[in-house]
This record gives sequence, C-alpha cells and structure tokens, in this order.
Amino acid sequence: MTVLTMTPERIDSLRKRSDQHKFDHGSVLVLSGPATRTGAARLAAMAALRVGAGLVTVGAPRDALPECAAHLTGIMLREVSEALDLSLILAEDQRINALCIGPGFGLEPANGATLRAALATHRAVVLDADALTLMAQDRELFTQLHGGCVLTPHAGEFRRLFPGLGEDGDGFTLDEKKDATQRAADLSGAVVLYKGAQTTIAAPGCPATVLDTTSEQDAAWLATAGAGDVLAGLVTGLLARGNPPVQAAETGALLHAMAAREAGPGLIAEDLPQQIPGIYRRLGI
Ligand SMILES: NC(=O)C1=CN([C@@H]2O[C@H](COP(=O)(O)OP(=O)(O)OC[C@H]3O[C@@H](n4cnc5c(N)ncnc54)[C@H](O)[C@@H]3O)[C@@H](O)[C@H]2O)[C@@H](O)CC1
Ligand SMILES: Nc1ncnc2c1ncn2[C@@H]1O[C@H](COP(=O)(O)OP(=O)(O)O)[C@@H](O)[C@H]1O
Repeated sequence: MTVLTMTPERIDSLRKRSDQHKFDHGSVLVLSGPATRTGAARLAAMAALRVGAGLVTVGAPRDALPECAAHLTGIMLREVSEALDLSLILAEDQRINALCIGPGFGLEPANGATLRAALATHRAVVLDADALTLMAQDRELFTQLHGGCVLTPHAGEFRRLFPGLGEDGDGFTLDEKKDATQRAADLSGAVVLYKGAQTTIAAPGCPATVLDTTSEQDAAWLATAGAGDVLAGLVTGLLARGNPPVQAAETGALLHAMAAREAGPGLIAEDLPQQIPGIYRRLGI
C-alpha cells in the first residue's frame, strides 16, 4: 500500500525562487454562491493563497459582491453571475490556470451551465461539494470531466456521484475504500480524493494512495464545517502552482492534516490556512 509522506521532492516543489514573480505561481478563480452563502468559497480562496498561488480571485454573483468585498483584502473579486460571465473572464484572462467550484456554490439549475462552461475550457479544476451534487443530478455534466479535474467528495457526495461504488450501511474497510476510489477515477477520468479519517486518492489507471489519520486526535478535529472547503482551496492553489492533479491532491491532503496537527483540538476551518506559514517554516521552505 502506498502511504503518503512529505518527501524531499514534494517539499522542494513548494518553494518559491527569488527570480519568480506572482504570475509564475499561477492564478486561481474560486466561484462563490449568492449572498449569505459566500463563506465556503472565501475559505477555499484563503487556503489557495496561503498555499502559494500567486493570485486568487473570488468570482461571485452580483448580489454577493458587497458581502465578499467586506471580507476580502489580498484576494481579488470579480462578478460571475452566470455562465457567460465565466466564459468571458476565462477567455480574456488566460493566466487563470486553476478553478475551484462547489464550496457554497448552490444547486440552482443555472449553476450547472456555469459548471459546463468551466469544464469546456479544460482548465485544471477542483470540483467539490455542490459541484459534485450537480454532476450527480446531471450525468451529462459528469461526461465532461477530464484529466485536469480533481474531485473531492466526502462519503455522502461519493455515494451520490458514484452509485453502487459508495459505502453501504456497514462502512468500508480501507481496501474497499481504495478499490472504490480507483474505480471512481477510472469511471470519471479525473483524480478522485475520497475524504475522511482515511483519505484515499487515485488517478485513472493508477492504484490509490492513502493518508490514514485515524489514530490522530488532532485530525479528528477536522470534522468541522468548512474543513473540506479549505482542502479544496489547498488543492486548487497547488494546481495553479503547476502541480499535476494527483500530486496537487496528495500534497494538499498532507498539508491539510499537518495544519490540523499544528492547530490542534479546538480548531475551526478558519484556523487551517493560517497554519501554512509555520508548516512551511518547519519544512525549510
Ligand atoms: N462556511 C460555510 O459557508 C460552509 C458551507 N458549506 C457548504 O454547504 C453546502 C452543503 O454541504 P454539506 O456537505 O453540508 O451537505 P450535503 O447535503 O451536500 O451532504 C451532506 C449529506 O451527506 C451525508 N454524509 C454522508 N457522509 C458524510 C460525510 N462524511 N460528511 C458529510 N456528510 C456526509 C450527510 O448525512 C448528509 O445527508 C455545500 O455548498 C458546502 O460547501 C459546508 O462546506 C460547511 C461550511
Ligand atoms: N474524523 C476525521 N479525521 C480526519 N479527517 C477528517 C475527519 N472528519 C473529517 N475529516 C476531514 O475534514 C474534511 C471535511 O470535509 P467535508 O466533509 O467536505 O466538510 P465541509 O463541507 O463542512 O467542509 C475532509 O478533508 C475530511 O477528510
């Protein structure tokens, strides 16, 4: 079984060189839901910026702009009210190289069209939360997935998106979870990161890797609202920095668990991105 670790190569890939500028570290666009539902996207955006993406923008519907503007400083803001807005932004700004769609996004039918527009550009994209539920409801969207996609389902989302592959009432053994994750990656053509105390990650045609934190008290505190949104942001930031999808998923999961260890019991989602500077310092980055 391949167990994930922070190898010297992985640590090296996280460094920034002195001859690089912000555009060398990639540009992220995180799509937000409407007013009163922007928190999840903002958590993901903060994580993407902390992990080292050069620029991060939240794309929010018109009614959510004041709420986002009141909370964002280093993170930029653009209006994305419909699929056409997204298509125009992505056509105009080729530097946006990684998207995050799903946290707090909403399940309105128009959001399916926005998701379709994102997939059509073949940009690297993390699909989490509501994006996964939208794809479970509209199988045509599922067929648009490509090798630059990373899916980050929790057990409920996995069950909805991959009927027949998810956990039944008795739960999964680790081998069963690995097997299901591999099959899901093969079926979708995307990288699948199946969340939980035992996180399993697979790319199409490759055996799943495992990050097992079942014996860690600190990691158990990741069972808190928004922790998954932070993970989605970490992976998106790593995609923007040029990591291949499976490596972005693996390194993101490792940093997420390290952030839980660093923050410890009592942690909430907001604490996690703030742990990244200390983690990087200790890793010698
Ligand atoms: N700060 C915020 O604004 C937050 C917003 N959130 C957003 O809230 C929306 C709904 O997401 P949810 O995941 O709560 O709801 P969902 O309704 O999408 O999924 C929850 C369902 O899945 C089942 N389930 C099975 N295994 C589960 C597991 N391991 N973890 C969680 N649920 C499991 C639950 O019993 C429940 O029926 C998403 O847009 C999400 O991004 C959440 O991420 C929490 C934080
Ligand atoms: N008991 C646990 N031990 C370790 N990690 C956990 C545990 N419970 C949840 N997590 C992690 O916390 C995150 C929760 O994500 P998710 O269920 O999507 O919540 P949310 O949508 O509220 O952000 C995932 O990365 C998951 O792996």
